[in-house]
Formats: sequence, structure tokens, C-alpha cells
Amino acid sequence: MNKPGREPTRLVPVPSPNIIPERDVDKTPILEAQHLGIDFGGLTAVDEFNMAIGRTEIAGLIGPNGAGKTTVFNLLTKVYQPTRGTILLDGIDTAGKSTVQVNRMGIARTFQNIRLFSNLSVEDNVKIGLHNHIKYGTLQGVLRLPGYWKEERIAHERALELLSIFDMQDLAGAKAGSLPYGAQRRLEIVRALATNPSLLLLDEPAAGMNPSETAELMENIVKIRDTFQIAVLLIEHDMSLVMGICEGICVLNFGHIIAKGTPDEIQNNPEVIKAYLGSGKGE
Ligand SMILES: Nc1ncnc2c1ncn2[C@@H]1O[C@H](COP(=O)(O)OP(=O)(O)OP(=O)(O)O)[C@@H](O)[C@H]1O
Repeated sequence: MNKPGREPTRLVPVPSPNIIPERDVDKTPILEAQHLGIDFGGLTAVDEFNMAIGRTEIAGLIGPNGAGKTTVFNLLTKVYQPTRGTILLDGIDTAGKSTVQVNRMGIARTFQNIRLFSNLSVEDNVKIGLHNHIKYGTLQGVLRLPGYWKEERIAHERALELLSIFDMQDLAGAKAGSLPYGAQRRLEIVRALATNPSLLLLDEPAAGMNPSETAELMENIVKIRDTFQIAVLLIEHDMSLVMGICEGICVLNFGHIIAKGTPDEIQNNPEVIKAYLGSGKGE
């Protein structure tokens, strides 16, 4: 966590029972979930979920299998409407908003299972993310009027620029489905970034990656945060990644938060250790 040249993160309460890095404390948290919960029939999948994320924080959401982590992502992105509670994005209530609307408001995500358009090119996959921001109308597009070509050129340049984060610009013309697994996962992140988010949600970004790919991914997540000055919330089972780059970590078990804190605090928390050992996932 405390890499050479980087200040150790101090988490401070804002407002209780939330914690965010000290450098973000005077600014509105990018995300605040308050008393969030969802029931599926008789099953309460998530309850009393309270979390704030600083505007430039890299935060982690961890917990054993079935703890409710992906359900939290589905709530934040409005795939599910909450049964109760509030989600504020940059201080604005997202009640009643759709997935598309919260994406436009600034939340982008990747999925546990890769969801690319595998028959389209790498560049076109990124352009789909950019589409929110393309300004030409249907008529300009159909008739290929000058406004269309101008926006297309801007989109092309922006797609290459975003791909270059992962050094993937030379793969722009390749079919997305032909890329190796690790590159497809990176492309998903680029596509999410193309929607110009202020909060990037990554669902198990290191799944299926080998240790050297994971190490590179960690560097790239930090680079993305530093370059775009955005917040990242990630779900991950790979504890080397979580403990290596997350500043604040929130631990879920059976749909409830059992701990919040810095990597050091979380690793030494007896309840967290018990939850992981009990699940057989003691990474
Ligand atoms: N649409 C749904 N209908 C009914 N139950 C659901 C639904 N979505 C999630 N659940 C339940 O909510 C609980 C939490 O599941 P979730 O997938 O969020 O866990 P998770 O922490 O992401 O697990 P994993 O680490 O295995 O991905 C589980 O009991 C799951 O069966």
C-alpha cells in the first residue's frame, strides 16, 4: 500500500459511519450509499449498506462468495432498484434513475464475465462507450454529412488515446473476440472509461489473470485514477491487488458490512479473518 513516493493514506470519518481519504475530505464524496438494502422475495441480499467514496479514492469491496458484492454494484448502477436506502452520486440522489441515466451521471462499470461485442473491432467497442458524447444527429449520420465525419474523427482519436492507456492502440482494428483474455479485460475497462465516468466500478478485474498481468493491472488502475482524477471501487478476490492498491476497504458478509478500514486494519480484523476462514476463502 505505502509505495515509495506515495503518502500513506489516512482515512477520516465523513459523515459517520463513513470513511474516506483525508485529501478528499473537504469535497462532496463522489458516492454515498445510505441505509441501502434489497430483498429478493424473502431473501435480504444486502441491508444497511453505508459507504462513502472520496473523489480520487481507490476503494475495495470484498467478502466471501455470495456476500452481496455484485448485488451492491447492481444497486449502484440501477440494474436493481433498491428496496430501501439512498444513493447519492456527487451529492445528487439517483432515486428513480435508470442504468443509462446513472451512467450519464458518472458511473461506469465492468462485469465479472466479459461483455464485449466480440465480432466488432476493438476500436468500435470503445466507440460504443463514447457514443453518449457524440453530437451528430440521426440525419447527419445517415447522410454522412460533414458534422458526422467531424465527430467520427474526434471519436477515432479519442478511442486511440484511451486504448493507449493499456498500450492497445495498435490493436484498434482487431476483432475484440480475437484478443487474449487479459487484453479483453483491459478493453472492458477502456470501454467503461470512454463513457467519461467520475466513478469506475470494476467487478473482479483480475479474475483469470496471471500474477504478472495482475501486477500490471494494479499499476494501470492507479494510473487511471491519477490521470483522470476519478474514483475507483473494485470487487476482487485477489488479496494482493486489494491490499496493494485500495485505500479504503469495505467487507461484506451475508449482505452486511462487517468491517471498514485501511488494508492494515482489515487484514488484522478478527471478524474479517473469521468470515474468510469460515468460507474457505482465506486468501
Ligand atoms: N436477482 C436475484 N434474485 C434472487 N437472489 C439474488 C439475485 N441476485 C443476487 N441474489 C442473491 O443475493 C446474494 C448475494 O449475491 P452476490 O452475487 O451479490 O454475491 P457476491 O458477493 O457478488 O458473490 P461472488 O463473490 O460469488 O460473486 C446471493 O445469495 C444471491 O443468490
